Amino acid sequence: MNSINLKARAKINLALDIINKRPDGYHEVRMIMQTINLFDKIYIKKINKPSIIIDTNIPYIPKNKNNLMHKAATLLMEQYGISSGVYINLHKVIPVSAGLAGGSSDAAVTLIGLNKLFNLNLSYKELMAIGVQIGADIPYCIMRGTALAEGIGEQLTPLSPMPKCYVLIAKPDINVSTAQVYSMVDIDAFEKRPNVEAMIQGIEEQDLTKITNHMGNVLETVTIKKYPVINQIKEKMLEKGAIASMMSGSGPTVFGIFRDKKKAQKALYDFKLDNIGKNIFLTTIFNRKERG
Ligand SMILES: C[C@@](CO)(OP(=O)(O)O)[C@H](O)COP(=O)(O)OP(=O)(O)OC[C@H]1O[C@@H](n2ccc(N)nc2=O)[C@H](O)[C@@H]1O
Ligand SMILES: Nc1ncnc2c1ncn2[C@@H]1O[C@H](COP(=O)(O)OP(=O)(O)O)[C@@H](O)[C@H]1O
Repeated sequence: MNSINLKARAKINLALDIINKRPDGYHEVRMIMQTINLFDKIYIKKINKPSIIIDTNIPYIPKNKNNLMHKAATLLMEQYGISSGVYINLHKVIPVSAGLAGGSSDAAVTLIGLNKLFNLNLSYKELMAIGVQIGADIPYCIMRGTALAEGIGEQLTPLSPMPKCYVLIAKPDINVSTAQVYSMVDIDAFEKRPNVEAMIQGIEEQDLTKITNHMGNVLETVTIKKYPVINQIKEKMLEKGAIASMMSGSGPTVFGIFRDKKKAQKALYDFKLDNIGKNIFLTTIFNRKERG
């Protein structure tokens, strides 16, 4: 095999709770993660030169060693003594700095792709150990599907697939820095925290209402305070028939969960007509059992 085509999917956080702040500045979290069928396309090809060449359709994403795919490829290739190089083409669809882990997913899929291309036969556990050195969400982006994430996000427990639903994604034209949001969090000021245990029960019982009733994201306290438009989008999602709506990760992306496909399609149409931003997508959830 000389080249490979891959999909790097986005995630949403159905629940995001912070347990405490660690001495190194990172936060201990308790999150329910869900992969969605919104994806970047990645093409990786072996080349004879010993370099990592990155090409992408988005001008403001770094192509050098600051690109998360570059970091992932460098770590893996150094650790396993791969002396040839790779050309990576990234066709980006997932909005950047959005709370959707687009960059983390690109890096995760790069590790999976290189593992195949160079016949390394590494387990997901071994790939995750490399991924976590680059970003807390990368191990989850390797596992994918419905999962409980603890620690800094890297301690993962796979859960049963979430029941079928439609996910409307709307990102206002604001860029949010994850590090900045975490640095401004006041753990003692949370008024509402998600009930992660009840959500896990809802997932096991395949009860969409129970799952959505227990959604919650403590990072909203920081990002919504700065950008009230996020709240307006949440309210609009509910007006348009979402059974629940929340900010994903550190934001600013808002997602709405719809049971009904027609309502979701109508909401997509209405959101596109409004001046919320160019990044509006209607998608579905992705389960580990699906291929690709
Ligand atoms: C908030 C979440 C929720 O899934 O997602 P995004 O909004 O980024 O998509 C994640 O916790 C983001 O994970 P990720 O984006 O991989 O974080 P990293 O690159 O490792 O860290 C960026 C910065 O965020 C802070 N950070 C990250 C994770 C964590 N558990 N505690 C933290 O305090 C640290 O200050 C770190 O310097
Ligand atoms: N392959 C990549 N795709 C997207 N962003 C990347 C990539 N490599 C590095 N970055 C940088 O990472 C930051 C945000 O990454 P992203 O994963 O989109 O954020 P979030 O986790 O909030 O969704 C941006 O500053 C971006 O320039």
